[in-house]
Amino acid sequence: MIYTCTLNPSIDYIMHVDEFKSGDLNRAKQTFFYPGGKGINVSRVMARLGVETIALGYTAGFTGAFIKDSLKQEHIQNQFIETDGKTRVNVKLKSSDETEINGPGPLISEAKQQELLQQVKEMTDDDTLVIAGSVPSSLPDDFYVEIAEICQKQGTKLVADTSGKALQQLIGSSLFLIKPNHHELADLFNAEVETKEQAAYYGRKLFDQGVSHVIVSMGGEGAVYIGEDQQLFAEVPKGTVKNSVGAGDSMVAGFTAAISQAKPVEEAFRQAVASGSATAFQDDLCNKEDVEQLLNDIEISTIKEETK
Ligand SMILES: Nc1ncnc2c1ncn2[C@@H]1O[C@H](COP(=O)(O)OP(=O)(O)O)[C@@H](O)[C@H]1O
Ligand SMILES: O=P(O)(O)OC[C@H]1O[C@](O)(COP(=O)(O)O)[C@@H](O)[C@@H]1O
Repeated sequence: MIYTCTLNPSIDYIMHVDEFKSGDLNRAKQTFFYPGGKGINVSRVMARLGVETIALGYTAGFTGAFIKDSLKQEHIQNQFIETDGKTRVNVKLKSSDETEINGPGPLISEAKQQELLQQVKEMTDDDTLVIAGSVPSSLPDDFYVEIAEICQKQGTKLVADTSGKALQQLIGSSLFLIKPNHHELADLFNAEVETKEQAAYYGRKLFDQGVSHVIVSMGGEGAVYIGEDQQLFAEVPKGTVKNSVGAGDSMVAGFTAAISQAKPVEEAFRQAVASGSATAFQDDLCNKEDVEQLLNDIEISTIKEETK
């Protein structure tokens, strides 16, 4: 089974405002509510690509109930742990540019932390776990590392999509896939990552530290894949970006879904990029048909040299 874990889910409240003026009264012309948080986005995209997952993590209050209802409607199983307080609402303001405000999320008690670790301990070497998103401030900084240690011991494949300190601490753990964007990779190495060669150079360093598959996304500039004996560059398809929230999560879903269906790595990378762009080109996350339509538009080439 493939599990996704979202420690800090959210309702993503998308507001389209024509010309946003800070400090003024603005009226949105269109709004959308979506169940959000990185692992939940991965579960939603995988369901659309025909792959079953179980969503784990913490939900709380009426906002948490919205998330559970929404997943139920999309036939996605969950084993969320209910906590006190309320699941956060993250505001995504779309105007001439994109502004995001992500809330802090509820407090997670020590007992609830142990409950989640117990769920991980019950997984086997047939299972894959996707840990995605930020670690709420009430959890220890090394919570993902603790999960990684359990997974390594029992042979559970671990996919990680996180950033900052949480990502930094995970490096050195045995990981199946990580997908930093080029800014996150640059932060990780305190270096400049602007070109595909630079992305490949630093991506290779992650591979050397125990990550089997590394994807570095570079927004509209393309994406890089680093693996055992391949380093690839994909041009992203051209289109109008409507809402890039969840595009990175869609890449993780596209790749993980393809691998679970025993597709070759290059095809999995192609599906990752198609899924990311298909999401960027619409308000909600991508559908299977959108992904399939984009697959043929993606050119993949080999990156020959890794230079700094
Ligand atoms: N301008 C764009 N045109 C086409 N695809 C895009 C564009 N911006 C993002 N994407 C798609 O979304 C993916 C993830 O975007 P990126 O911004 O790199 O990651 P994240 O959302 O994790 O920050 C890209 O690899 C690409 O597939
Ligand atoms: O856990 P974090 O880092 O606050 O991020 C949560 C946010 O990330 C998202 O999962 C989107 O992530 P990406 O745009 O990076 O794919 C939103 O659904 C959610 O609001």
